[in-house]
Amino acid sequence: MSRQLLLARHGQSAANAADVFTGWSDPPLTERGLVEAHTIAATLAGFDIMPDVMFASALHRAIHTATIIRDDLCLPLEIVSSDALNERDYGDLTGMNKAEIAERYGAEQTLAWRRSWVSEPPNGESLRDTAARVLPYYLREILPSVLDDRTVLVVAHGNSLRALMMVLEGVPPSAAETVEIGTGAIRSYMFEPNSRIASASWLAGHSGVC
Ligand SMILES: O=C(O)[C@@H](CO)OP(=O)(O)O
Repeated sequence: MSRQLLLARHGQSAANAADVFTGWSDPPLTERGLVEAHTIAATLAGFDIMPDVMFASALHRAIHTATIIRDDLCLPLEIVSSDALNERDYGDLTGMNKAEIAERYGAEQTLAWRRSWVSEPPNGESLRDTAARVLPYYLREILPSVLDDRTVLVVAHGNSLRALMMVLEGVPPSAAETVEIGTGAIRSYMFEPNSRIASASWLAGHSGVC
């Protein structure tokens, strides 16, 4: 019996390393990102956790991270990929350097675009918009697997996972900026049969860069 949900953020991407807004752009993992992906697998193995089901976004950095984990753990499963789990769409900010955007538009506006619940980057998604596409997918595809006594691993992105964590943990919109998940971090939830969360913990640190 398991009913465990694991949320892991992909390893560092080339855009993370260059400090640019990544969003729906599709950069590869860096060397460090590859190491972080292997480390996620090693951490899960250290806890004796073998996922039965794996989900990833449709973006390369998440699929590559998930594939490394699956292969390192020799898991005989297909990774289910969906763009519902993609990173928040950063719209016109995509590909722009974060420090330069902060200089041009001010630190406060930039922080609002990056960390508030409702602020929409120009032609992009707010965190609330991101939650509105992640949550239906979670309820329809992911939660039923967890409640079927599985260990389910979801490999996705800083903001698609933050949106999900906020809802799972009942974090109010006013506290959106307190929820962070660094590259290579793993958040674990144990569920009761009635879908209540019995416990939440970090299996690997949540304070990575970007
Ligand atoms: O650029 C992005 O897409 C995200 C994640 O890397 O960045 P931020 O932490 O600013 O939301």
